[in-house]
Amino acid sequence: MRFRSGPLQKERAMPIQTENLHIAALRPLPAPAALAASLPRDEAVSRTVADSRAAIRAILAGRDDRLLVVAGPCSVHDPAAALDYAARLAEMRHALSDRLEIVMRVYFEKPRTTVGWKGLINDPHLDGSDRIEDGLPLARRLLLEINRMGLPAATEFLDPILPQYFADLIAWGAIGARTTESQIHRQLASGLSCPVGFKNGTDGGVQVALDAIRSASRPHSFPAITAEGRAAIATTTGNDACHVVLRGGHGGPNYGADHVAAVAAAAAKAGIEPGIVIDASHANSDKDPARQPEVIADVAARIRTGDSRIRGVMLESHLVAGRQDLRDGQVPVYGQSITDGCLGWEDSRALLLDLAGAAATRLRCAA
Ligand SMILES: O=C[C@H](O)[C@H](O)COP(=O)(O)O
Ligand SMILES: C=C(OP(=O)(O)O)C(=O)O
Repeated sequence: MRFRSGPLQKERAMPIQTENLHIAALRPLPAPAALAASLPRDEAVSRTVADSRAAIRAILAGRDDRLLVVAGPCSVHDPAAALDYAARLAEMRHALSDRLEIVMRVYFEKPRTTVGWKGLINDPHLDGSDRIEDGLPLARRLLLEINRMGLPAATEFLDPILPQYFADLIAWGAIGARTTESQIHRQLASGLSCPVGFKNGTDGGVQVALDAIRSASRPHSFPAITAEGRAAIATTTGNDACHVVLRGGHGGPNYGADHVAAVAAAAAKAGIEPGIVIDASHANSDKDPARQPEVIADVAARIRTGDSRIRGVMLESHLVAGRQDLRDGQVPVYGQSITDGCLGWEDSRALLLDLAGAAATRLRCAA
């Protein structure tokens, strides 16, 4: 068949673009190995990471009767304030180390319900310029400094490529409520070197976390990048240190004794270690930081009676209580969260002491 000449034929002769219709730019990132070479891990840092991972594994498996405590800001937006907080937390870690394994929440990646600031790696200048190339070295430098204080770090893994840049500095990882059901994140967890907590879903469903643990404990093969920054197929061995983190859901909190018993029973039925971490924040405190002490008081009371299923707790805590909004890239209050509200330092300190007391009582019960 012959085409008619005219405008239609001209249109057909043009190549039809089907790719990059919504891509505004692609900027190269340095390879993970290049970043690690410019910001290397020394032996002391490696020791802090490795020792804490081993301690957390032992706590989760019930071989160490201490309590894991993951405490720190909802997100890091100011490295100076994070280091100020870290210095205080490091002191508490050393003072309470016979009862608590304290790890700092150093969260750089924020999963948003719709849109919002995505964290220090994505937008380190807090102004929407999204200079990930600046955020990665900032994050790695901060993790090195925190580990150098002898304080191990915990983070949420959100992007599947970024762990290559800093996962060597992380003692405990979380997969968040919005991504626990994602196969990509389960695969990622199967290859991470640290213990990983899977949050229950935002709707409160715990089954997705149990399914995630089963999935992440198995080997997977999936696309990834190498340390040299090349596309590759990663084949993992599976991660045997995954566990549930209860964070409440749309129906309300799930830190109570009945919930914990039900989750432990479901885990046992699925052949999963029943060690549970309770997040005092998020839907367990209806996102009101002032309610975290209520949650911790309840959980600590149960730990005092010897409840060994609760192996860890998480607190959202910063230097200054509450939260603030970013104003034109400016942060009005030093040491206050720009994402979810946090407890202030003095209240956080009091909770750490209470948890240490509860863990000591449980240790005596077990002896
Ligand atoms: O912990 C952080 C937040 O709860 C999470 O990132 C969702 O935040 P958003 O609902 O404000 O987007
Ligand atoms: C986003 C977080 O939690 P969740 O996934 O439970 O909402 C968080 O801990 O920062």
